[in-house]
Amino acid sequence: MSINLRTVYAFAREMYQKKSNARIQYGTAGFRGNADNLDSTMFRMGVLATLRSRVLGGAVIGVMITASHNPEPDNGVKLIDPKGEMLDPSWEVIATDLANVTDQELEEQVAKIIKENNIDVSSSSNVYVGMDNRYHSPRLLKAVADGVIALKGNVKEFGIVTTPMMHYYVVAANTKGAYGQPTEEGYYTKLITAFNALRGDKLENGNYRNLLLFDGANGVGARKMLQFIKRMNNTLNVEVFNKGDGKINHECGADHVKVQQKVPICMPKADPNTRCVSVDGDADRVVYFFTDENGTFHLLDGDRIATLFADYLMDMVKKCGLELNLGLVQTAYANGASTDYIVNKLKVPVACVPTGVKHLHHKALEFDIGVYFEANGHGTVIFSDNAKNLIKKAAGEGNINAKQFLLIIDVINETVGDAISDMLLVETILNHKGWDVKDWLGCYEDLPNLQLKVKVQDRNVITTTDAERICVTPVGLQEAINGAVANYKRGRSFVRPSGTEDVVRVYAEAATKEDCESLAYDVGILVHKMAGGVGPDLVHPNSCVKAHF
Ligand SMILES: CC(=O)N[C@H]1[C@@H](OP(=O)(O)O)O[C@H](CO)[C@@H](O)[C@@H]1O
Ligand SMILES: [Mg+2]
Repeated sequence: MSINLRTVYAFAREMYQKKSNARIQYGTAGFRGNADNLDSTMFRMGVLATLRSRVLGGAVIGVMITASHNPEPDNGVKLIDPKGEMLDPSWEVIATDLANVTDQELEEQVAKIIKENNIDVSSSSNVYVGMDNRYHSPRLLKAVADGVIALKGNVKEFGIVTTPMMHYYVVAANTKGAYGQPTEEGYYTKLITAFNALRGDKLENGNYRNLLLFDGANGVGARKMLQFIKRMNNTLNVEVFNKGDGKINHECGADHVKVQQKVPICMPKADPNTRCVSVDGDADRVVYFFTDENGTFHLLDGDRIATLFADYLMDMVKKCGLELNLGLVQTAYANGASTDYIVNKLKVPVACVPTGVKHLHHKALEFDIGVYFEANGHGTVIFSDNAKNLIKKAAGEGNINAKQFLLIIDVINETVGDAISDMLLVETILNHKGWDVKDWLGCYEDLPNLQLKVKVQDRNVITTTDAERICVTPVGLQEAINGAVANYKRGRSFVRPSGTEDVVRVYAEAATKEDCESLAYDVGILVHKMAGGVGPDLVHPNSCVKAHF
């Protein structure tokens, strides 16, 4: 097979011309932006995925078209490496360069990648492509597929899928079915079989009630949850809302619930303390919430899920009588109270890494059992081969707890954070413990916290170290933040440039809600002043002039 790179160039010139010359960057979760400008990026990522597969001996590479929790006009694309991991960082650079060259430079740039990576263009290449349910996703999927075809790769389209389903398909295919069948039914069967076996016929237990209200964010998670329900034989009683009639993520979904700390729209007024769950637009994040008898809203976020999992899995390890080390990985956004609880109460080692699942996943690989979660609800559990082998051996020797442990491993999507799989494990644990939401919330008390976004001229003037907890530049900003933090009891604050939006994020927590708000604004004002804020000056909310963010 020979490849004429002119085909690539001709395709791009005819159908996928660049519409914007603004520089784009492969960020925390690939490329994101307004869907109108993304056709050329999609085509180029099809080309890149084909080359990546060739570099890796024809292993399946995944391409997911989604903008996750972003608003409806946005879309995005990310590549999935053969083990289900995010694209290798060295290829993120290649992706950024490829996405930014002009149409005229494209052919030469592709030739350069082939040469520098010593790619045999006649070898086989396999790319899986899937998309979320945004109206522009089918158009963009076609662009990716054309990119693959331009380089004579094999492309398999999976239509509308959640991001974690896509990661599952890639791993299932690359392990030749050992991880599961790389089909939609294979995915449902693996998770549901394990969940039903773990639940048995005890659908209610202690304070646990078999009723869950599910906010699907008008995204693909809602559709897939309905498919789960059809196949589950009523083992979990789930009512789905925000099924897709409204705008994706608009006043609903996991990001809205976490950041606004509010009930999503279109959810019925439930009985007090009813368990509710919210996923994001591509169903890789999940948070729980409820409203108590006084009408107060309570959030159970990624930190809560992580601690629930870690506690339960530690117990399982002990019950099985196995020697396995378990660790928990968080980011700086984790609530300080959750970290205290993990270290002092659960006595589990905890690591802090920069934002972005690739960092968490990578660190979690260092443990036999690695639990990782971002506070926003993106996370999962991964098991080393050693852990799996020991658990399998114990199960083979008749250890009942180890048999149960194997089912737990099967209910978990180890390839990436999976809202529905995480939810099934939360439901399993709450059922086994006989807990309602209040029992769960009672484990520790969150410190009040707040996130603000500050617009600056160039967010990259902010650089950080120590897992983003310390700001290195602009010089003097960290000292100023330290000064602000020192004024508040249990105060903690840090700033970093977002990888998905053109803003600087400010995080603050403190002993009281008022202190936390004051601290966030104090730091926001410092960023605005010292890092080139745009728009009107920030003013503290307690002042008579309103703040602008
Ligand atoms: C504070 C926050 O929630 N940041 C999110 C957000 O990244 P930023 O780089 O902060 O924009 O989107 C990422 C992708 O979904 C997710 O991994 C991350 O946790
Ligand atoms: Mg997402």
